[in-house]
Amino acid sequence: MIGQRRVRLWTFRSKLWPDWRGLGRDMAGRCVSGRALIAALLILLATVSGSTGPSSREIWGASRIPSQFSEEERVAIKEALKGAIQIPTVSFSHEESNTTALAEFGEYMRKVFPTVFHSSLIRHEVVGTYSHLLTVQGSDPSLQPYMLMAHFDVVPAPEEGWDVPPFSGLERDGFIHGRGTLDNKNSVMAILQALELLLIRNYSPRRSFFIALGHDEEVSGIKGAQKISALLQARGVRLAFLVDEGSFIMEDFLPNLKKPFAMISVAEKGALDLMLQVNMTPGHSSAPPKETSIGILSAAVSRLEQTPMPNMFGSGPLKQTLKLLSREFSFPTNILFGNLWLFQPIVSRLMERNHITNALVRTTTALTIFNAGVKVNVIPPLAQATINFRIHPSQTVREVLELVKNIVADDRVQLHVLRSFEPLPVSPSDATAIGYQLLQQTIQSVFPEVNIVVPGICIANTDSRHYANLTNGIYLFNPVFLQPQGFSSIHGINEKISVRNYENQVKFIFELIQNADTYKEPVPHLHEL
Ligand SMILES: CCCCCCCC/C=C\CCCCCCCC(=O)N[C@@H](CCCCN)C(=O)O
Ligand SMILES: [Zn+2]
Ligand SMILES: [Zn+2]
Repeated sequence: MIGQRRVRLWTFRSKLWPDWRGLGRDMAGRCVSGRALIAALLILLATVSGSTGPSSREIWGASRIPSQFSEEERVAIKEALKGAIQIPTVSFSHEESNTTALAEFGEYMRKVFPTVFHSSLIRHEVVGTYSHLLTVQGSDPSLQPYMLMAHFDVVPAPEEGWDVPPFSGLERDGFIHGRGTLDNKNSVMAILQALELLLIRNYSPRRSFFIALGHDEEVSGIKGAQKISALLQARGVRLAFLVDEGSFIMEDFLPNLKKPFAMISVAEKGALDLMLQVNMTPGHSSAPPKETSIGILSAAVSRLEQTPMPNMFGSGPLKQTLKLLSREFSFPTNILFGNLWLFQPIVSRLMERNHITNALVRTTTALTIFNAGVKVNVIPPLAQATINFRIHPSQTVREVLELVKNIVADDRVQLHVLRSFEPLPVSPSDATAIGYQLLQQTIQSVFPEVNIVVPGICIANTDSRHYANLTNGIYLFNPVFLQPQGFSSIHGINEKISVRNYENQVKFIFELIQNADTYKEPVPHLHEL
């Protein structure tokens, strides 16, 4: 019966507005004609007068669908993730990826989420050959759309060191194991799974939203996310906010803080891949010169490693993070974090002590590739090293390059920029920031054991930077509990997610989508009017 009413509603709508992007405001958030208002009133009248028209829930999405899943659904939820892990969608390099697996993943999504891919509310497009864009049409065009993002390519996973084969998707001791269980097939599958479960329950959203699933995030997102972003920009889309991977519900990351806290990253570090090169005249190793290309380059990279970039603790969102966290600590940390005006020098030093918190306070320097030498008795002509810098939100690529030149201080060492991008601007996290507020509310309702939600910095990079032209509300958050060991497993070995964590991720998105429909803008105070 509800299904029949839905068909009638959509027939009615499409007759009134052949352009399905609708009334009042289109997907680009622009206002259109007043006929929309009249039409909406007509629908409302038909409903109130008890005609056979659509129910009020279908129009306004007013009543909530509880996020409770049957035993059968819970089994299907975890089995779907296991199947996704078994497809080895590896991005090896900018040039090489497992394209067979990428295509297979697209087929797999269609198979396990039939309701999503057959819904008349959803338009599905394949972009850049393997990435996917889903446009979910809401009933209220006055609400600006938002976007949920994730990626399904993974970094390589050689089998050595893993407790179970990385592409087995095996369940053991309550965990699903394998490459991509945290980064980031969990999000791809959870988003589609939540939507599938909502649609099965006859859900029809008020607020339109996009789902962007990238296939090359691990090698920069240029073929996937960047193309989706260009497509949406050409369509004039503006997003209220977007949510991507990049942060978690943190457990045991800070000494003396046992309780978990949710960190929504509102800033993302930039990056600079820099190649250092030294050329020298080759010759016989029996009569070596005083310095070789290897020696000169080694000294330069060693200087860079031994000279950390400046500590930027005072600027960026970290002060606010610690201030908000201060009440979760006992004496004396609560006093230190709560009074940064006085204790900033001490706290900034404390942050440097651990390699993860150190990454929050400065641009980091990681020596990742070193190549030199051709034969044991030949003085090497060429030595090359590649360094990966992650740029603090308060610095620029140019500033980092200048610092590098000064530290290297040797004209024989050439610097070649391979790739670079600036840090993302900081997204708002105040009471009027819809994306932040929605995430915070949803965290509080789905995870009552999490006392505190804080804005933070993402130390890695995500596809979200490609969408900075569409929104100033970029929020990085995975609704999953993470410990330092779990952090090391991302791009490392034994990546895994607990079944409970994954179920909660589905539940979170199920709730978030509904919350986005009912979100009320805060009423400004009188003095602000
Ligand atoms: C006071 C708060 C302390 C909390 C410490 C936070 C620790 C950080 C925890 C989690 C961060 C995980 C980030 C996961 C996202 C990984 C995304 C990724 O791998 N991106 C790649 C993209 C490569 C693009 C090509 N250049 C990357 O960054 O390398
Ligand atoms: Zn990722
Ligand atoms: Zn990754």
